[in-house]
Amino acid sequence: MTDISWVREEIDKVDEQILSLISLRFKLVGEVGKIKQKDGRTITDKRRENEVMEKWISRARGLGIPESFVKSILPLIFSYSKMLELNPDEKRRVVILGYGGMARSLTSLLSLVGHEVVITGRNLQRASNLASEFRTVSMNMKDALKWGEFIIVAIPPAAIVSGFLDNVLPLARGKTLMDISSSKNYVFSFLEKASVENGFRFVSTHPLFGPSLYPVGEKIAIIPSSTSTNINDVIEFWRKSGLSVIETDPDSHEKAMSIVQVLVHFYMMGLSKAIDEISSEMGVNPSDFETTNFREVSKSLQRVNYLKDVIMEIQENNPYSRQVREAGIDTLKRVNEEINLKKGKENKT
Ligand SMILES: O=C(O)C(=O)C[C@]1(C(=O)O)C=C[C@@H](O)C=C1
Repeated sequence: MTDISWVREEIDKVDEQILSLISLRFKLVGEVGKIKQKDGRTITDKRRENEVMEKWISRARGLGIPESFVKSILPLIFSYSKMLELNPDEKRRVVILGYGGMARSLTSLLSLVGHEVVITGRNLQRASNLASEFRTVSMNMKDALKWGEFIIVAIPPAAIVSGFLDNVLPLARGKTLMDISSSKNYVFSFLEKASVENGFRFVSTHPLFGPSLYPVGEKIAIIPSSTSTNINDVIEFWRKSGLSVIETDPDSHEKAMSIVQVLVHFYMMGLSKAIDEISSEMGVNPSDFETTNFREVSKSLQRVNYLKDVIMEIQENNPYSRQVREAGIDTLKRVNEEINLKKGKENKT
């Protein structure tokens, strides 16, 4: 066997240098963050990011490093750099009620930014597991609600309206309670009514991202209710926690979601089924022949199948769902006719 240990030792030395340089870059970014905060500038500067990207690509090209490598690694560096620039001047006492994927995503972000975060829920062991992952703490629901200023309800919509919160909602009096449900209408009216009855402030939110860790730079929709009053503090809270905020109202949100979620998921569910059924009818295995597009689409379809319950819930509850699905079917038929018509014309010529 040829001795590879000396090459590995060299690789280890290079890796050490890479890490020291990354650490130096992060320190410099921290300085940029302080300057930006002093000047009231936003953390994300797309123009600068494009400029840095171009510099990297041209230097990498000279060194024989593929552009695709730069394009996959630099966005990661930007997103970690931006996390280091987050520094809210006002630390909030935030309670996260729930321990699922979105609770984990928001806990990663809010604890990293420096807010005080407490995890709670019916299952204290699960709450404590999530809390320890991000070096924060868990409490039982009553203590947590008494302690917190912002209560983020990160449990499924069906659980919110099931009566599960009946004993805890009165403890939210005087506090700000936010849900993160993507299907709004019935959760929104349930929590709005509860906020009037129990004297808390209800602001609905919809994080427009999946359960990823440290979702810096992602978008969150904020939907004020009749008990929200002035929501500037809520907007500031999310903005300074690194998310980009879109303020909207329930109806506009449902309309937008009927396209962004209902229509897209509907086509994807159909596509997934059609691929399976038609392939088996024809006796072929399409993944043996996968193209770049097919691979990308398959990845998205897998995600849709994995999130089927949430997706079905949105399909069932969005008030524009039926209208949009029917329009979607009409469009598919029209596209089909257009193709047939074109083919007919070609055959004649
Ligand atoms: O130069 C800046 O403004 C930075 O904040 C640094 C940096 C970077 O990592 O290079 C990070 C975020 C911005 O969107 C642009 C660039």
